[in-house]
Amino acid sequence: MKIDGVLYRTIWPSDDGASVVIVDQTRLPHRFETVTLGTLEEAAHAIRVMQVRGAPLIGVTAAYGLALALVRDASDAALAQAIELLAGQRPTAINLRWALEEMRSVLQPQPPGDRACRAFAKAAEMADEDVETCRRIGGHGLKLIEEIAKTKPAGEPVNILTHCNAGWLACVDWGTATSPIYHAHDAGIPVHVWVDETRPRNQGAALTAFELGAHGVPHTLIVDNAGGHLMQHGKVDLCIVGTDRVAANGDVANKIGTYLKALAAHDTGVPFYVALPYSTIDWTLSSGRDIPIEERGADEVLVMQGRTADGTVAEVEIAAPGSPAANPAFDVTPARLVTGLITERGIALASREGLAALYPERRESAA
Ligand SMILES: CSC[C@@H](O)[C@@H](O)C(=O)COP(=O)(O)O
Repeated sequence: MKIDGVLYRTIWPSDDGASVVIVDQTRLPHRFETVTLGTLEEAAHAIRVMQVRGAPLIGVTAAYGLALALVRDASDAALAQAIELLAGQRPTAINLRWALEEMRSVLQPQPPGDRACRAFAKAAEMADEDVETCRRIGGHGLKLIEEIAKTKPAGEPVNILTHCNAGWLACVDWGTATSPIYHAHDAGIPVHVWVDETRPRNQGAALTAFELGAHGVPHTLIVDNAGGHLMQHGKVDLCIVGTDRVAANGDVANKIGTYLKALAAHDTGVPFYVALPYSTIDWTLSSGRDIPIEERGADEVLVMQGRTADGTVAEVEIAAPGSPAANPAFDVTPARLVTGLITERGIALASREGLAALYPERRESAA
């Protein structure tokens, strides 16, 4: 993604090779700032406070965090402890655990003296692979947008609704849900994106709107409750969202509110697609019922953050004093509400059979 004419990924190793640089997503959209992570603890902190977020990106950050840990101590015990610390930072996105288990399987057999170097190389491979995977997802999703574009009067845009940020900022580049959109826009197909603000952390308003704007994609920010109304009035042609974990039966966990969008899409006949890389499929879960849902602090609901006229970032309390708040960060959309899963291998039906057809090598191990 180009920001002010400079091509960026969301994470990259620093020039000295001993640290890693991230875009600090807690500063967006007001400031585009980078942060250097030099230790395991700094990487864990970046994941916990959501300086990096989005399922694929927290996986890649954890991989680099493990490499940073091994520079200090590459013993078997340190490897195991670092994996445990990183895996515990966020519970719902399976990519975090997937990336750490991939790292473990490569690093465990290595002599300790070789581990740090191998870990940096493997983390870099994962980052490159994420870019290619997301690019492929975009190629497959593009076909859906092309088909809808053919049905529209000339020059009229394909209206796509997305929830949260499953974009460049949630991955290393391209995004999952946004990759088909960027591909379509770059191919000259008129697209317009309805961006759910995504309370309470407003990833849609702060991040998705920011990156679509940076790429020149026409978009409109809406409150989370507007989607159903727009769908009823024929203003949404297609929904595409990302996901943090897909169970073996095609149930999908994603940012809280995704389920309500899927219900509205189902009721109004709007196709509802979920874009994901293979690393988001949890083959060990037979349904979405057992996906752990992150519970976050009440402050995120009770307090809103924004920028005042003089440019200072300020927090304001929005609730009646003393009211408690609950903050489940994700929900599960049943497979029956999902029109299809857009993956790097193609588009699958959201079902055990659909996933098994795309990933035959996992057929035996799926729960
Ligand atoms: C390609 S990212 C898919 C999901 O991770 C994304 O939609 C999402 O829900 C992110 O939640 P977040 O809490 O911001 O990490």
